Amino acid sequence: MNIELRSLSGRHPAAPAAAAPALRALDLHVAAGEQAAVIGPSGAGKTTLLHLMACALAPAAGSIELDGRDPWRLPRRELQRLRGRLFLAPQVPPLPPRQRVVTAVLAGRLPRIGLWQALRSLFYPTGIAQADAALARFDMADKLFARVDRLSGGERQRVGLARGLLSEAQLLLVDEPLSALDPARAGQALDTLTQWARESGATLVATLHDVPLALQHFPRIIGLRDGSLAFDLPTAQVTPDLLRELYGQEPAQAGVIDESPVEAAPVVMHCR
Ligand SMILES: Nc1ncnc2c1ncn2[C@@H]1O[C@H](COP(=O)(O)OP(=O)(O)OP(=O)(O)O)[C@@H](O)[C@H]1O
Repeated sequence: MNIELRSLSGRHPAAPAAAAPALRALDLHVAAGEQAAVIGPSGAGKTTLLHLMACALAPAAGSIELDGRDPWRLPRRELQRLRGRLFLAPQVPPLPPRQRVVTAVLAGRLPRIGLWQALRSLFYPTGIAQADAALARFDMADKLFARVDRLSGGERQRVGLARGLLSEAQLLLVDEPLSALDPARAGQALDTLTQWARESGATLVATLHDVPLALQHFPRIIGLRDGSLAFDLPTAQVTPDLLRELYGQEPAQAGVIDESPVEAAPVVMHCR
């Protein structure tokens, strides 16, 4: 799916209508099938950008087009159909606590199956093999029938991502998918997402706090700061200076900003 943002401004989904826009006058083009990581300090507007791209949030000003159509000018039914062609994986996946993992993953198909099939699948789940395969790609196949509320935060995040694979969306928007994952799992999750997007021809936009992982897995890096575009470059052109400027005086982001060795704090041991 092709994304075109023109002078786009928007407020955070939880912000009051009178609040100043978190994202201001953004111009951005993402071609169908492209993969881009959005990085930047906390509060830069990354989540807001993803919600705008997902048509979950109406722009405060400017316009957005997905495959050449402005979602906010479409009839309601058309807008719903368009939303069914994209998938937004939020930072904390909304998983009902008592649900089984298999049901949670299969829910990824809901936007593209009819109401009758959706209701039927609650009692007679179909596509279990598909759910199993998606979970296996995140090393989670052994949790197929586990209850969601018995999973760790990182496992829940991976269930949310596996759900995204089942959506067969043409635009996958992933908001900080690695916050609860250890480094090995985080790398594996990004390998899986980028590979899946390549296989299916879907556009992939992910917000990431882990800058080294973003540089390693994505060919294009979009830097946001204070609601504006700081840079939008092929990964090879993103320099340590640009990253330092992006993150300013904030604490080192995943080891990229401050390369000087950290002095270890003295360890005080109390023996009884
Ligand atoms: N719950 C909220 N209510 C009101 N305004 C908010 C809320 N959360 C964020 N904002 C505003 O929206 C701005 C952008 O927030 P957003 O979550 O889009 O940034 P972000 O780059 O995704 O941050 P993070 O990396 O911390 O998730 C913030 O700077 C803040 O001004």
